[in-house]
Amino acid sequence: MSKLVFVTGNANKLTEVRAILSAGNQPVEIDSKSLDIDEIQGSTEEVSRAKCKRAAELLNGPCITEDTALCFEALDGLPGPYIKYFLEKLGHDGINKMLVGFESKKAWALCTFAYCAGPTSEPILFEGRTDGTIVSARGAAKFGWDPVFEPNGTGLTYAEMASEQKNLISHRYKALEKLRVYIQSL
Ligand SMILES: O=P(O)(O)OP(=O)(O)OP(=O)(O)OC[C@H]1O[C@@H](n2cnc3c(O)ncnc32)[C@H](O)[C@@H]1O
Ligand SMILES: [Mg+2]
Repeated sequence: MSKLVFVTGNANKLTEVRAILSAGNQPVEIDSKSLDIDEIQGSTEEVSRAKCKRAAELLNGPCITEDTALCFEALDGLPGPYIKYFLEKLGHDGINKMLVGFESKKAWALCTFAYCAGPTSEPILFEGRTDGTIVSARGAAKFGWDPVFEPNGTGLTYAEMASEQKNLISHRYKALEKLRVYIQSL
């Protein structure tokens, strides 16, 4: 199969996806297209499907897209796919303050990859989830909410981990493993 085109406006995602897919004995190569596609409101599945379909229409060919949600147990899964806007407005401290007054600081990171074979095809989704806790920011603020998310059982935030460690347990890694199996079956 020829190279997969990953449509994203987020350089950090692209770096992680390349690192994860180049590991292992059957590497998958990625081309990228930096397009920031409008995102609809809805469930993570609806947001992912609409974005990937739009990307396949714009490219007039096959592509993958990815959506990352950060879901708080106390808020019944919100902010979910809207975490980007909460993070932009509130910052790491504000994300923590959202949970003041709630006992549970539990959260999960949910990654949804979508593959669409072309403009007239329906996207197929691949999900990965990593559970953890929202904590005060620790580690370098290089990528999104990494400093405030501590995956269970690690004692470290994503931002405190070496990229190799994050890439072995992350929501993105788990979703990509499913996508990799699918792609290699094509
Ligand atoms: O063009 P796309 O691929 O949509 O890129 P985006 O930056 O808009 O990404 P999303 O719509 O999926 O929004 C997810 C938000 O979560 C952030 N994010 C995504 N993956 C992350 C990760 O592994 N660690 C920390 N923050 C992450 C990201 O920077 C956004 O603020
Ligand atoms: Mg986006």
